[in-house]
Amino acid sequence: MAEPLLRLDGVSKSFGGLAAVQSVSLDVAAGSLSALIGPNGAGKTTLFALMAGFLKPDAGRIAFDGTDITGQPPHLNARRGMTRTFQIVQPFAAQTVRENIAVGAHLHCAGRSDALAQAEAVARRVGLFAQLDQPAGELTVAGRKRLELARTLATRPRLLLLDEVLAGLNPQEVAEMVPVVRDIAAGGVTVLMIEHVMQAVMHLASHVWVLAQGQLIASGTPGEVTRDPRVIEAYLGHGTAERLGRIAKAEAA
Ligand SMILES: Nc1ncnc2c1ncn2[C@@H]1O[C@H](COP(=O)(O)OP(=O)(O)OP(=O)(O)O)[C@@H](O)[C@H]1O
Repeated sequence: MAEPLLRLDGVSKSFGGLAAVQSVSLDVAAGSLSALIGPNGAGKTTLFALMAGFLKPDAGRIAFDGTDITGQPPHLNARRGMTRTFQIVQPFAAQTVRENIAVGAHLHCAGRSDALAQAEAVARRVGLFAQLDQPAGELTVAGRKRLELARTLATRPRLLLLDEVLAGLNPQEVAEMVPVVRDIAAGGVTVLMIEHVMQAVMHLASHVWVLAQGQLIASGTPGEVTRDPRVIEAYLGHGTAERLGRIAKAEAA
């Protein structure tokens, strides 16, 4: 099997007495579009922060494209080709959309004009071309989500970690954003997304990991994990899978 683009091996992180991430091992295949799901507080964002270098693991190793990057800072990981988005989008509100995107492009572009030109190309990919000269502070929530995507895309990632880019969007905005994410992956960027919008996960991801209370409890296709009794229990509480099974049997009888 080909070397994974990202490999986590026994990664753990505690905050005081709280084991937020417990010995997580997973391989993200190059070219894949996969998702990390789990109930609130499961440790998903902490795991992203560990991957991208915003947090250092207490134990375990992280490798990107075969190189050990454990404990490496985010800017070095971004140079290597791994960037993440944030749940709370905080653009430079007074700057234009173009200038905001150019911030990401500066990682590779030496000059300001080059970075601004790159920003234009990226804006086109995420559907923000018409807003390029608008102050970022005037964007709608959906626009801000696109801007967050654009800022990270401008760093020319090989692996993009998307932290709930669909959160806060209405159903139509979600439906408009799904093809944007799919096109990014189709363009050769490996994508790992944290997502609560299960319908989008079902449409987009070919592989899903499920985290609950800091531990990976399931892994497989979206169909496989949503049928997994451990996943149903994690979301809906202890005994739910059995109860649902009994109801289904009674209805079938
Ligand atoms: N910096 C921190 N200090 C202390 N506890 C933290 C810190 N960051 C996260 N936690 C705790 O670690 C646990 C995992 O949090 P995390 O944000 O990673 O979960 P999550 O799966 O991303 O949740 P959500 O879906 O609600 O965003 C939670 O109990 C949270 O309160």
